[in-house]
Amino acid sequence: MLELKDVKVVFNPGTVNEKVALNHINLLLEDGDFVTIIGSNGAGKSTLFQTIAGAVEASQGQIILNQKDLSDMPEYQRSRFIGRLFQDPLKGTAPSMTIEENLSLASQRGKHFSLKLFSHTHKQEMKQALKELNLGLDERLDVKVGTLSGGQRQALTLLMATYVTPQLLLLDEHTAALDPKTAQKVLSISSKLVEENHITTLMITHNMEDALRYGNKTMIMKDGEIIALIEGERRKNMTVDELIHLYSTSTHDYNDRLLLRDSN
Ligand SMILES: Nc1ncnc2c1ncn2[C@@H]1O[C@H](COP(=O)(O)OP(=O)(O)OP(=O)(O)O)[C@@H](O)[C@H]1O
Repeated sequence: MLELKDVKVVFNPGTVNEKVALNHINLLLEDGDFVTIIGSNGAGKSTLFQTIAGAVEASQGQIILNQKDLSDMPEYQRSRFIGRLFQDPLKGTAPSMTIEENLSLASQRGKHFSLKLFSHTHKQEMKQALKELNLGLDERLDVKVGTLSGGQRQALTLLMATYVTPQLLLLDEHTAALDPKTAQKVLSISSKLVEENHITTLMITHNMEDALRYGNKTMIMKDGEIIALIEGERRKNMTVDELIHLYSTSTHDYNDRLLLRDSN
């Protein structure tokens, strides 16, 4: 369970550049909830992720994950149980290391790192996990990650982030830099991994179709606040046009890019 209680983030407090990026955020998620997040530029979406992950300090409030208060825990400690993916496929993997070495590191998340070679059984497990991505990576364990395409690399990053099941997964527009077809493939891999492992997940997207297609809840942010949380029957029955209408009337954001319906 993830609980945010009255979380506030202020950048440059007391200066002319003071900016309230998160304003009294309250949120309660059950285990396995998969929330898609939409919101205009500067709404506070990335700041929300940074604050949950511990990269940005909240000036007020509490973040509680599975009964543990994270508020005073540094980022590196939170990273043991919070998986993160970013827009940039270059983040999250070590390019000069092989697929096997990268996965070896991922498999030791939360433990003391070492680059010991995998046992035969472990290697088979790793191959199977790669095979399920269906990108031909299972036969390329010795290949350096820097030579992979953006989509292959993002899928591998996803596998790494979930190899040891995280308590929370934060997907920050992780398919935005990929071509539409690859983006859909990586999104469906994401959804499969999340559902199979019952991982509580937050995913930022600017694509309204994806916001409804994936996950079980959709959150709209504006000016550092959560202005709508759509779930249950209401979400199941909601069309993309209705979401676009709700989004644009509640945020007054009519930007074409944000209203993108279908990237295929
Ligand atoms: N490190 C920082 N220092 C000062 N202001 C910041 C910092 N990071 C973000 N902000 C400001 O906080 C607000 C929220 O930014 P944030 O990046 O969280 O928005 P976002 O919803 O992720 O936007 P986008 O869709 O453009 O990525 C913005 O006004 C931004 O300029």
